[in-house]
Amino acid sequence: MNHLAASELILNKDNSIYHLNLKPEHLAETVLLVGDQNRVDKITKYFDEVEVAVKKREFHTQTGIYKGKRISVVSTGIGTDNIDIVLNELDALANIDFESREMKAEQTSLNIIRIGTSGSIQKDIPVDSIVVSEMAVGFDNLLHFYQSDDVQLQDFNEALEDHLGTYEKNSKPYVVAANPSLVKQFMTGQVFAGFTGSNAGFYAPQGRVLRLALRDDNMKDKLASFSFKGKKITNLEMETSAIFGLSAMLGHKALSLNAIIANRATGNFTKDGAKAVDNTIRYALERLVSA
Ligand SMILES: O=P(O)(O)O[C@H]1O[C@H](CO)[C@@H](O)[C@H]1O
Ligand SMILES: O=c1cc[nH]c(=O)[nH]1
Repeated sequence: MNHLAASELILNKDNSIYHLNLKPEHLAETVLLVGDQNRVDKITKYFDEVEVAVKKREFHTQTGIYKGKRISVVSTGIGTDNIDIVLNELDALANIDFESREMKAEQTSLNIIRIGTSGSIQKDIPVDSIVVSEMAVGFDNLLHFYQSDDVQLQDFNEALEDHLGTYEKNSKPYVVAANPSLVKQFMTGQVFAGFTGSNAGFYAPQGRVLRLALRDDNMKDKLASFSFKGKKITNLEMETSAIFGLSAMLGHKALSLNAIIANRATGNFTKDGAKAVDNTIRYALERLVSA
């Protein structure tokens, strides 16, 4: 078996994992990921008890019990670069023996569910609605550093590239799917089914212009008009593609729910972002214990 060197599996002095600062016993098998560290409390205020609360940088974790189910809530900060850290460290906590520094003989499959915020690019997905992502497309390059071809939906990749005509210096978009059993558990008539674009930034990468011009003025419209096998890209944010891709490669089940706070097609922004996020949190918790 592969013994991981001190420079690769990095543990702190107390044997916790480098960035998340967690020990294996701190982690539940169901993990809710949020971008904003202040959102962790907004979820665990609904818990019956909180047994662990650990913070390092933007990575804040609380583990507790909600209606009998043990759940960890972990903040990721913004972007798929952070998701690379969080997903690898969550997997290490579950599947690597920190004493021997080797993979455990038996692997644990985590349920990893993002509760985020996002901007819709379709007129008919209004602000304050909830999108449950069945699929995601990454414009962020992360998955291309891994042997990830098997988890990418190559027909979607090609159709999207033909449609967008990706600039040659940008990375190629990669399309990945959520876990189908989690999709089934969380999809109801109260939410929109989504195909979520994860971008490498909030401004130009999502087609926003303040003072700087875009390389491609039509990018947002081209994203909105893409249609393949009955699927349209619904919303843009900055993490879901990497969560789906890395989870699929590592054998974890992943899903992403986003509160729609902006509608980029109509120019609207929510009047009460806190309420939109709280509705999404309460919906996610209710579905989590419904199975
Ligand atoms: O609200 P969170 O979960 O951070 O999600 C969205 O908000 C951030 C940008 O404002 C990005 O992280 C984007 O994905
Ligand atoms: O438009 C939006 C809104 C929230 N988060 C994003 O990344 N984009």
